[in-house]
Amino acid sequence: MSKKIKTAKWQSVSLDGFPISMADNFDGLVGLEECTDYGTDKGSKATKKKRESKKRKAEQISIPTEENCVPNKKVKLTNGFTVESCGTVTPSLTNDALKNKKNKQLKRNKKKTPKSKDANEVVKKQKVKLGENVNDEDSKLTPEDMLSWAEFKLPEEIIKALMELGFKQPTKIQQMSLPAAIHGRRDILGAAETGSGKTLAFGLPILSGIMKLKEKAQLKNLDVYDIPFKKSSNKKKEITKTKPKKIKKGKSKKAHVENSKESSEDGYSSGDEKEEDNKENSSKEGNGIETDDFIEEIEVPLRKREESIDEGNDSENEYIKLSEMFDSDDLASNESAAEEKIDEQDGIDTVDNDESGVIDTVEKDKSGLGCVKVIDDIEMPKQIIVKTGKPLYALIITPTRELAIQISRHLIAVAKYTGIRIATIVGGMASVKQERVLRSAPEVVVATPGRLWELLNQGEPHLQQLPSVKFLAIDETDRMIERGHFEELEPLLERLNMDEAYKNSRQNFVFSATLTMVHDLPSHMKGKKVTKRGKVINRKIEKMTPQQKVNRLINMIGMTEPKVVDITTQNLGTAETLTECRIACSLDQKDAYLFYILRRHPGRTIVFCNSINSVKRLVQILTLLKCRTLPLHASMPQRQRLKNLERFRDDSRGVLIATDVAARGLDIPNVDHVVHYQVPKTAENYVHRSGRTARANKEGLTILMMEPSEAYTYSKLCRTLNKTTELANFPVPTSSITVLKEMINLARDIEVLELRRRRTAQAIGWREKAAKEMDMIIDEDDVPVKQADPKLDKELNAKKRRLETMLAQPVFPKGFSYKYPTLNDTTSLQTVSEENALQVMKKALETGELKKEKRKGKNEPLLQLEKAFKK
Ligand SMILES: Nc1ncnc2c1ncn2[C@@H]1O[C@H](COP(=O)(O)OP(=O)(O)OP(=O)(O)O)[C@@H](O)[C@H]1O
Repeated sequence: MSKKIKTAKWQSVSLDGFPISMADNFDGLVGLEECTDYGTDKGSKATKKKRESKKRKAEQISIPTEENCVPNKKVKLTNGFTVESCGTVTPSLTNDALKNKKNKQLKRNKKKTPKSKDANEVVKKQKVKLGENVNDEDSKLTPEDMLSWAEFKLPEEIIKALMELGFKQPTKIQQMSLPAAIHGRRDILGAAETGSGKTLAFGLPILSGIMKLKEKAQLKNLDVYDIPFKKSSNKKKEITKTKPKKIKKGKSKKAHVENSKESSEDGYSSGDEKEEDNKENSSKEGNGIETDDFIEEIEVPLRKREESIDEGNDSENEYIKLSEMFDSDDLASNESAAEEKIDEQDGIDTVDNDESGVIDTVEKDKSGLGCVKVIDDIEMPKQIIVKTGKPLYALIITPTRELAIQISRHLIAVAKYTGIRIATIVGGMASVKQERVLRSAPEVVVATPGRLWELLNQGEPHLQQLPSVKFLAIDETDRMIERGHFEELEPLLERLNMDEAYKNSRQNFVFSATLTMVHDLPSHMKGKKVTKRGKVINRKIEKMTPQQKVNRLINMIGMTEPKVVDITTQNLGTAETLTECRIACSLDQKDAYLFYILRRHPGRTIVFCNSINSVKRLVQILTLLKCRTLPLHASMPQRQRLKNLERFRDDSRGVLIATDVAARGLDIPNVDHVVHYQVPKTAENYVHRSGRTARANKEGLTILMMEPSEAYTYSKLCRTLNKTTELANFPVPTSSITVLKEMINLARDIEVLELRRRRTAQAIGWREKAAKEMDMIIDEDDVPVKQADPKLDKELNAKKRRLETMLAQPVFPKGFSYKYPTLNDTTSLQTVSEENALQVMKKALETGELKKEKRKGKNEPLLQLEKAFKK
């Protein structure tokens, strides 16, 4: 790894709060960083002096503390790496900078505010929470604990960071995808339940891959742009047919050597890649190639290549436009197109840029900086891949801004000792800052499509290297290719895939919990259709299979024979540790039931709504009812969105009321309950919303609230999720609902009266303002204006007082007992004051087991619901 990169000076950029759980080291700071010095400035004596004094200061600050020490042990892993812990771990400057900033901030805060008990408590609290989440049980892991990671041959810098994070072993999805991604360097299409660690399933191969590429480029003085990285099992098949030609390493940038690695034939995960790996190693030994020398592993079937050039020409005509693919209903043709595309890629030389019209314009000087050579007598392609000499290695695209920031932060924590810089490019924040971050040439960019496209089109230099990225990850891919979102992704994909050679040497990662989820066709698409002219058409459209959906994705993104790792089969994307239930009530009662959950079972809760208006309304009412509510929706300013997420993270009884903008990917620690205030429109949304709780093997509860008009959507949802029985009822005593409903009604009244008062005040204000601006004296009789109504004020105050009194009284007195409405057994009256919602539900499930058994397999209630709805 380049020392230059390690020693580059990075300065953190605060994002004003961020919710996620990773990295206790940052204490709430988000790692948008900018490089302040990467060695290009030779500098005057004065600046050198300045720099030296800064360096001295930094050294003083990085005096070892409890926090940056790891146990004094040295363990040799089976992969040959030594996981070494020294007395002091020297974190990269990236993190030093963050720590310095944090220290400064703390000092400043101390000066500003006198020591208050509360403030101290908040600091303490935050530390505990972040620590808890990162490293719950074994707060300090030792190198011996990390042996489960050995088979992946991750660089020791990464292992060290994982150890500090308390990640003792890979999660299932990581276990199953890392071998193919790291050793096989294959494209990965991964589906696993929510909160199962998918981010690192693509993050680790990307980070370790970048380190390897950098090392190789430095060792052999190669141009990183031209180092082919990806292997493909397709090519391997060709190799067996045509004898490969081995080219001596180190002589040429275009190193062509055989690859004898066997990979899984069907592309589906067997979960065991060890054999694959052993074969790889033994064949390498046989050929006398260094084990770590992956440049030479890239195979190029030379004889086949000549044919493939012609094929390449033909294939241009066959190239299916992304938009066409998306809109096409002809799944069969898409499928064959996928196959054609894969065939088409067979034998294409991923090394030789010249064939594809890309001009190798960068020459490296000794300092490693590139300069551009203009070549006149060459036919220019439409778009030139600009090489700046400081490559952009990886692009990660996510559907939401919060998710992009979270992924960045997750990766920053893992890349702590690697010197790899990660930038976040999202909308809703000053693009000037982001451009400045990009000028420092980060190796990884995590972005939302909109802002990325904007900066790309503005000609931002670092992003012009986009087509040559070695790694592309698209998180929550199924969401990204939905209508309405794909429009943003499509031009980006076209740009990324504009050069066939680069495209083929890029490793792609596509992940989501609902990647392989498929739906029933809507009834209007089934059976016969009568046209306007009375012609009867027999529709032959059939429900898409998971395999067809996967093939579509492969085509869209331009993947080469990806390894498909789908471990969602049993729970269809929801975690095994998730307890699901529902509350069926009338529309009028919904608010009271929600208030019951929040008041009776306080805990960190996310309430999902289907619209921004519902969010706003609930926030107003629940705030009046003294719930600690925080809104989150797309029309809020980005700053506020992040602030609210941070507040929510820090409040163990916080209630986040959100639209589906918070449904995907957000990793907020210890969310106790997820409430679907309205039945989600799609099964995917249900899975992702519910996935905000029960993460990383923790338990969680999801409650779906439904009123009669939602019965049809609910039954459809249950079908898509292959539920054989209805969701069980969450036990709510009807007696308490009566009291709570009274409070809700009071809150609603107050809300209406407040609104009326605000409007009156606004009207008066407007009249006075207009008169002032026009410099006019308005006769009171001329314009009839609503006056402040003393009656209204009186009524409002009375209602407020009444509500205050009601709220002050215990709604559920100690020792409060009730009968679960779902149970017939009158002996089951019990005290539940000490139980949390999850325990209550579990108990109800145990007791209601018999009832459940009766219904099993028949799904009758669902059918009845559906029938009732249709009538
Ligand atoms: N190997 C590991 N050991 C322990 N915890 C881990 C490991 N890998 C990831 N985690 C933790 O698991 C949690 C969930 O990870 P992540 O956000 O990647 O899940 P996900 O599968 O992407 O979820 P979603 O589908 O909701 O986006 C995070 O808090 C992360 O820090």
